[in-house]
Amino acid sequence: MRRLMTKVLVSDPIDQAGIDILAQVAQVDQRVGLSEDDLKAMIGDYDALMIRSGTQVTADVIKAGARLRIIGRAGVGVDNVDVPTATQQGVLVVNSPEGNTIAAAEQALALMLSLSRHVPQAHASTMAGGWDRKKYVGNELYKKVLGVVGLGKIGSHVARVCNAMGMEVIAYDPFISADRAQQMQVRLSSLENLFEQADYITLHLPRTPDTENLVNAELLGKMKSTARLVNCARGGIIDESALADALTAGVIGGAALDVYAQEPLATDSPLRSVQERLILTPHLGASTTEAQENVAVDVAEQIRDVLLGLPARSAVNIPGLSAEIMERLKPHLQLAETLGLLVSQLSGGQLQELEVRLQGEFAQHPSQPLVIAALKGVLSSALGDRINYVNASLEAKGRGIRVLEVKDETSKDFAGGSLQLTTRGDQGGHSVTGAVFANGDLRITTIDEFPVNVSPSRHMLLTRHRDMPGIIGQLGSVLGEHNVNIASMQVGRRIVRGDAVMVLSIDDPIPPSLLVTIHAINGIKEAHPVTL
Ligand SMILES: NC(=O)C1=CN([C@@H]2O[C@H](COP(=O)(O)OP(=O)(O)OC[C@H]3O[C@@H](n4cnc5c(N)ncnc54)[C@H](O)[C@@H]3O)[C@@H](O)[C@H]2O)C=CC1
Ligand SMILES: O=C(O)C(=O)COP(=O)(O)O
Repeated sequence: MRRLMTKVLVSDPIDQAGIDILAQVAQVDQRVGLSEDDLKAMIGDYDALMIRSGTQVTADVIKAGARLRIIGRAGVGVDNVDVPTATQQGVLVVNSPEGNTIAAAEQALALMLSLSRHVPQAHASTMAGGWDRKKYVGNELYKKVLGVVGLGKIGSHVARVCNAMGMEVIAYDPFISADRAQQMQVRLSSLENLFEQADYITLHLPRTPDTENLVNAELLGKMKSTARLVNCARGGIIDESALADALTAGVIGGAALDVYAQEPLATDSPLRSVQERLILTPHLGASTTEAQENVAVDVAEQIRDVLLGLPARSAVNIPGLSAEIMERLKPHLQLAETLGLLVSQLSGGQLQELEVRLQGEFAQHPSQPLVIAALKGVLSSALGDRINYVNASLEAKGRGIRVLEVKDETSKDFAGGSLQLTTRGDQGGHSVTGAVFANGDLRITTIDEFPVNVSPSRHMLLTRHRDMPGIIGQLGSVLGEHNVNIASMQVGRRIVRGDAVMVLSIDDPIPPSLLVTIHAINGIKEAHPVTL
């Protein structure tokens, strides 16, 4: 029997506030500690998956998720999710980009201070009956140089606090401008310089193929022998064996890690045998009550909204399509999708190119969402429900469809501007234009070179014919004979008795046998049934 209930699987510990939100729209099953095989076996029954860093969402898991629509990461890093596969499968990935910023920054600060004052070691020694005040003499952060690698949300907060503590802050981040850094009272530096000059180094960048083992033996060798390294970002950015060696050999002054290449940290990791100057915490950066409530609510709200058919505010795999843009451009996106559906049904054969032309005021809207919507429309006549905003660009690319984007602000055809889609393929091309009126109504305004003024409707018939007496009547009677009711009809032509288009809105789809009869009418050159 078909299951009607929407189901969400929560496979990591999530704050109850998030579970309560999900429960408003779905059955919520909490199953922490599943193996990949368990997850693969279960996921086919779920519409959404909510995780933290403890669940590996592999390509196989995503492919087994036949009903899966959204993966919600209650936190920042999505390196435990195979995002390219999710995109390919049309599964939305959302996260909480800001919910745990402060928690992670404060964990880095706690580790810097703990390293400087040997807090964990002094505590252990005191608990064991000792009173060693000499061994645990520390250092001050005041007037020291802090090197921040990755000056994003967390890195900037650490920089701000450390500035206030009287540190000199330098940073390496290839994607931050010198102006922005200056506003934060931070001097940009090269990575090598930063490792040479800093007394404290803190990492706040994502793990990507580019940043894997970025901090290797060579870079560690550039650090001052007193300098200390903190990593609350991601494991795998530091080469752990090289770090263990550098600590043991006294190449660097100390290190504190919250994250590891493999989690949980292996019992035989070389890090576990480093005796001195190393502090390890078990990925606690986001583990504050405040952060856990923030990320759980943020992500659960997004899952709930997406399950209700609404946009998500922090989608990782649909760039440029925030909830705010989706809301503001709703009719424009609808127009782009409708025109895409229309033009793809006019164009037979192999599609090679889609030109998206934003004219007049349309050119002032962000083009990327409109292009994605147009592609979704174009591809959905072939791929149906499988195509969505997540995978439309990727599917077009995979099919070798070239996308051209043109902005023409000078066009003055409609007050709100217009959008034109043109296809080119092995059987020639077609073009349609449309506009959004002030009341939000959509209008098709040209079909190929012919001006029309038609509201899109579910079933339509478009013909290309010779403008001559009697042809409209003949078509009308053929449709009537087959019990197809015409709701409206319009003809567009450029010259009298030349070529013309006819657009019929009809109440029912055209059966294939009727199409043959329509093609046989004298003067009809093309007839295209369209479903929008
Ligand atoms: N330990 C924990 O529990 C937590 C860890 N994190 C991790 O912290 C890291 C930073 O998070 P946010 O600040 O929120 O991210 P963000 O996206 O705001 O900042 C990351 C910064 O890294 C920079 N970056 C990228 N590649 C770089 C490279 N090759 N070299 C230098 N900089 C580079 C980016 O330009 C960006 O400014 C992420 O890896 C995230 O997963 C986040 C929260 C909690
Ligand atoms: O948000 C992040 O990137 C984190 O690393 C936090 O991980 P967690 O949710 O605590 O497993």
